[in-house]
Amino acid sequence: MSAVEIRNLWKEYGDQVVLERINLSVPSGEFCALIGPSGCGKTTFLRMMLGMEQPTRGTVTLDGAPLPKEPGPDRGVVFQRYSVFPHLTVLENVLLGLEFERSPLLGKLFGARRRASVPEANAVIEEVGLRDSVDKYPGELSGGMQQRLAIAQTLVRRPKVLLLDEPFGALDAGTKVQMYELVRRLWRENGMTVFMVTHDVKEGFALATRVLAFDKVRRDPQAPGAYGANITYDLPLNAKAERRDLMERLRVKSEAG
Ligand SMILES: Nc1ncnc2c1ncn2[C@@H]1O[C@H](COP(=O)(O)OP(=O)(O)OP(=O)(O)O)[C@@H](O)[C@H]1O
Repeated sequence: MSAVEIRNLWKEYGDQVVLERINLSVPSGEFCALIGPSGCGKTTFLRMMLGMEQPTRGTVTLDGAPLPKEPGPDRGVVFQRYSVFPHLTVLENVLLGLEFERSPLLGKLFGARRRASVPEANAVIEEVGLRDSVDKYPGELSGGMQQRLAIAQTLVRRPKVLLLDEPFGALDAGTKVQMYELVRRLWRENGMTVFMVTHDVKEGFALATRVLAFDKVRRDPQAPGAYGANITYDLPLNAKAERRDLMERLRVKSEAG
């Protein structure tokens, strides 16, 4: 379960209203793409979901409980820029995701607890297709592989809600397509609720089950910060996604048979 309910959410920085009157119900397992013009508050929205920013007004609940006021293992994030540690191997980077969860004070696991975590980390490394690179350092990986590693680092904590901020923005077209398949598969297999910010509208429509367009409905040319953005379009794509999943299953079946 990972249903998100947002009621009358506002975010202001001083005199600048960034987001206003956001109301949204997202059932568990939905894949939402967040689109909208630059500076309209998409990343701010994501940061509030993560707990890095607090709303000025309004409430957010996750499975009926108020969203914790700080980041936690129930919510994972992947940013556009690689967030992996260059001095750690693939395995060590993924283990670090678990170490911060299980030993928040030290950020390190020792002895039996560390050994017990290694198979878990290796399983996620396998899931993202980096098994052959487990002992490599990020500098020895391609951009797409580094982004796979960032996803593994987040995924190892098995978040209920996955927050993606332009996760494919720095990748070339061919790598992007591979990453689309990976993220769709991980989303389906792990049953996460996903919020993905993207500048690429086509990408949003290709991946998501629902597209949320953010924009300002009110503007005052004399006071650009007087009004914030709202969700101006909320487009469910479930029927399309179900059709595509069915086609995928049929394709796999026909290839197998
Ligand atoms: N910590 C902050 N303090 C003050 N203003 C901020 C802060 N963070 C964001 N803003 C402002 O909030 C507005 C929305 O920024 P945000 O990064 O959320 O937009 P965005 O839609 O994600 O933009 P882009 O698509 O260009 O990444 C911007 O005007 C930005 O300057």
